[in-house]
Amino acid sequence: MTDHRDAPAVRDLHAFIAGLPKAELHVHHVGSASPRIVSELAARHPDSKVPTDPEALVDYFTFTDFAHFIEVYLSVVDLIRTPEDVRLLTYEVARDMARQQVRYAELTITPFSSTRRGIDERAFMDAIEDARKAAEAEFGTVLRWCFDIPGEAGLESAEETARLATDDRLRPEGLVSFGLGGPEIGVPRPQFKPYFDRAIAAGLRSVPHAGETTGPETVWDALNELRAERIGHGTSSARDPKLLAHLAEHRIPLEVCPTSNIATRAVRTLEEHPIKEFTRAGVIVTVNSDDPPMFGTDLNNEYAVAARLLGLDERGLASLAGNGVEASFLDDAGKAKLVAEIDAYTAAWLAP
Ligand SMILES: Nc1ncnc2c1ncn2[C@@H]1O[C@H](CCC(=O)c2cccc(C(=O)O)c2)[C@@H](O)[C@H]1O
Ligand SMILES: [Zn+2]
Repeated sequence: MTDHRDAPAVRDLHAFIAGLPKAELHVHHVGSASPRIVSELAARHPDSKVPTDPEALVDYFTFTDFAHFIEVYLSVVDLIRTPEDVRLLTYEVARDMARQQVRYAELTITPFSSTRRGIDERAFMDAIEDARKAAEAEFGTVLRWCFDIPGEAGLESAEETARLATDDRLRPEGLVSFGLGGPEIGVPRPQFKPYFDRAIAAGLRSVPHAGETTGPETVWDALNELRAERIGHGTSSARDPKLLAHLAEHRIPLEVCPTSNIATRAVRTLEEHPIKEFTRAGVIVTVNSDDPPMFGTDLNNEYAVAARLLGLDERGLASLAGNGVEASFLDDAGKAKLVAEIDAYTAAWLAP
């Protein structure tokens, strides 16, 4: 394979991506902690096995399989112990997003993991909301929340997540959606139907992970049982032409995270990633970063990867960014404003 990394046209594309206004729809709260934040938290909590040296973190964040990834992920979750840890993490994640011209992000948060570790639920909600408001005022990045069930933690975690997401006294203003994450093997989606029903009845949108580490039947379950409006990953959909046709016809976007799929070894190589099959089948593809520092990536790099795999130029990249906006849970005025910003940026870039 030819390495195009240093070709001038590719460098230009990187510069274009760096300035392109973007929406991010699939990114985890704890999984977005930068090496600086992870080492700061690890130093605060010296009993943890997470390295404090950012260079050692690169090794620590090299995964043998998906189960190993979740084990490491939970060791970082263990570093978040106080409402101030939650606030700092959230605020710093927004700062990193703003640097990449992310204007709007739906951040997946697992409140169960924090409340079960003893963080007071009211203090937790206040911490994320305080950080959201500060980030919007200071960085101009709009954050919204997706509360997800860590499925492997069982129905107790589903009950707790549904309660935190639907109790009017607790539910944070920024909450827009309800998700389901963690391992899929041995964690069938249909058992979570009652919790998704409650969340949907309370006005939340359904965005479970599905088809990341199991087959297309999991994506069907997410659609039919959990009434998914977008699918987190959905990678294995490529193995089922009927499913691809269904996703395309019903305009159910996939939240594709290419580098994540390689890092967790869900897909062997980028060249084997089915992103191209999705676009060929007419499925709406959005590109996202999942757990960027843990996977040695960021959203800009994911756009560069997508450009390479899909053969996109600047207009193609602008259209990909547009997909992220259209598939988001922003209101119509918010979508129109961000799309106009993407169009204006692209026109100015391409002007002679
Ligand atoms: N690529 C990903 N694909 C899927 N999920 C991903 C991905 N990246 C990050 N996550 C996050 O991992 C969490 C998993 C947490 C989990 O399994 C668990 C099990 C038992 C106990 C506890 C606990 O907290 O005590 C937690 C998910 O909720 C999700 O938000
Ligand atoms: Zn994810």
